[in-house]
Amino acid sequence: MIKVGIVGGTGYTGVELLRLLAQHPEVEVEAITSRSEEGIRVGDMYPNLRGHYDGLAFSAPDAERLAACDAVFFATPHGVAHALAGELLDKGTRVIDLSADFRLRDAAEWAHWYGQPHGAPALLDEAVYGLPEMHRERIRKARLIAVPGCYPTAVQLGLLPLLEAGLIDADRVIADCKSGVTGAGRGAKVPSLLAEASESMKAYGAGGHRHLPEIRQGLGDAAGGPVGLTFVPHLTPMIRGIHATLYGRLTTEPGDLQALFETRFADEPFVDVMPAGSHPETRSVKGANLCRLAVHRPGDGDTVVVLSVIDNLVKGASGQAVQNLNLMFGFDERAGLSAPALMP
Ligand SMILES: NC(=O)C1=CN([C@@H]2O[C@H](COP(=O)(O)OP(=O)(O)OC[C@H]3O[C@@H](n4cnc5c(N)ncnc54)[C@H](OP(=O)(O)O)[C@@H]3O)[C@@H](O)[C@H]2O)C=CC1
Ligand SMILES: CC(=O)N[C@@H](CCC(=O)OP(=O)(O)O)C(=O)O
Repeated sequence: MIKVGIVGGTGYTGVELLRLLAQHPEVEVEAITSRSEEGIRVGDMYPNLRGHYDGLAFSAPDAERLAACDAVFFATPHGVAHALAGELLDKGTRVIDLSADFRLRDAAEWAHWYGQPHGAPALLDEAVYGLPEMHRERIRKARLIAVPGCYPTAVQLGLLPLLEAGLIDADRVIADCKSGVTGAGRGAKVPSLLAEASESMKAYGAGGHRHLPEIRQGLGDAAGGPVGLTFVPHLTPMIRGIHATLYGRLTTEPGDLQALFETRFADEPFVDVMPAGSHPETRSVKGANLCRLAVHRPGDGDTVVVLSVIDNLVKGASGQAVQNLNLMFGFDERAGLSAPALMP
């Protein structure tokens, strides 16, 4: 058994960590923080968790208490992990950060996109980007994990086989993405109100979203050089889910694309390549740590279309964070993550 802490336990990704870890055979949640709900018991705030965390109450983010844990998850806004990660690592506690604090390798680029100076540039060299399908061996040895963002997870998994094989024009890749409203966090915001977000759909960040440099960095690693990406996110009237429609222009005769995808992900426990001709739905991954993919080549022309769906809170955040924990501590990679999706 290891002891873990969660900083930011009252947000959507924090409570999703609690839900997943409740079934984890190797993990005990030792500390869960909230500045607004200090002293409140977990089961009193979240009735779905009654009976699972008896005796565990939210406490202030206290470095001493967190440092007594083997690993600490940060499910907090950007900048919070910058302030605490170094101290925890110095005391031997491993850090799994769900925010974007350590995702970009370049501190100046991070400062540009996040509108504040990078708070811990000295840690960037050792941070490992926590996409197991690309960096599994490095994750096993890491002390500090930057869990990928939700859009970046869906987009990178869908494009990896094509870029690794050099089959598409890396200068012109398009990612047209849709997200449910939990992607915006639990804090009250006007665009997330029922009256604003239901029965409507809108694009945002079309001129440049902070996930653009993160996705470009990851796709560049897969392609072995710079990737030109157009990325447009949309807010859709669903609670959970990301749907990414990805377009690439074939530069060579690709052979059997279905076989390419099936082979690339054959050993991946959390990527499901659907049968040829499929159109995966977000509801088929709701609650599951899973990315479902389908690859199409319309009219046998020079465009390849990949459809990629995840649950933003699971494979897009908390599930992927637990998958990283499992790798770092040598547990079964599926521990705590084997439940199927909630919907057909
Ligand atoms: N929602 C999603 O789909 C995804 C989110 N992420 C990332 O994960 C992180 C958490 O997201 P999400 O759960 O949606 O966010 P929420 O806004 O729902 O929750 C944020 C949590 O952080 C705590 N918090 C806020 N400020 C501080 C602070 N200064 N110090 C300590 N704790 C703080 C809050 O609790 P309190 O104020 O009580 O302390 C709350 O528990 C973010 O960085 C987000 O970008 C990544 C992928 C997907
Ligand atoms: C719908 C919505 O607002 N989504 C968020 C991204 C989701 C997310 O949490 O990404 P990070 O982990 O990088 O913060 C957004 O577009 O800012």
